[in-house]
Amino acid sequence: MKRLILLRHGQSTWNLENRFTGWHDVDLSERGRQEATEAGRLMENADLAPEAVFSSVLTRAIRTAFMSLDVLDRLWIPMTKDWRLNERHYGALTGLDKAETAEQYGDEQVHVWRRSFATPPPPLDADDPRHPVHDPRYAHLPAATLPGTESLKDTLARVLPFYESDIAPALKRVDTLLIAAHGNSLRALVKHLEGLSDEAITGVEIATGDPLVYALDDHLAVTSKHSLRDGQ
Ligand SMILES: O=C(O)[C@@H](CO)OP(=O)(O)O
Repeated sequence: MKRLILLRHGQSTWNLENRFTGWHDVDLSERGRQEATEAGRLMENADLAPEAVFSSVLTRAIRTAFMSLDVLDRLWIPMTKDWRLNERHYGALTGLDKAETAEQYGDEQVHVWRRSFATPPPPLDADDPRHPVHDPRYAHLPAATLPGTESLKDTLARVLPFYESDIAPALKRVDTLLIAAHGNSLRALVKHLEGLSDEAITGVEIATGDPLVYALDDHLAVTSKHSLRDGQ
């Protein structure tokens, strides 16, 4: 049996400030650091020892991976950082206060931007300094690949090929694999792993710092799932 652990980063400073974050690179808050360490303890108590780790290229996910693996004394395992595990890009909403945006555009519109499957937020222009074409960490990628906004559907369209090309082959080689990523990139993966409909995934939320453990058979089909924090 294989184990795939999905870990959303601990609380970030912009989670704390209730701002749309997406690809903006904020770090963990103090509580987020505690959650990352606690995630390591939960894995240790469950006798889970990841043999490889994948993360996005965003600091909050990388630090969560390191802080949880540090508890397990497994900072040495192979790590792959890839932009395709990044949070969904929040477009022109990036940096805005979520409550103020709801006051301005209405709860319903903001809910559609946050949780609909296929409707992206308004896009950023390529000359906006928040657009990823200006960020050196993506300099090796063609500009056309870099999004100015993303829906969950768009996020799934880059997470899934990466899962198939890199994560699934790694899972064939090791028994326990950790992915440290983000609320919406992990929701995309959950949709795929659990075969959820476009409608069903809109109701799924993933908590910060709570390791979700999927048991998979040798064909990488899911046989069970539970959260290490609440056991469900
Ligand atoms: O701001 C974000 O990038 C995400 C995750 O924190 O927010 P939401 O849950 O609203 O999609």
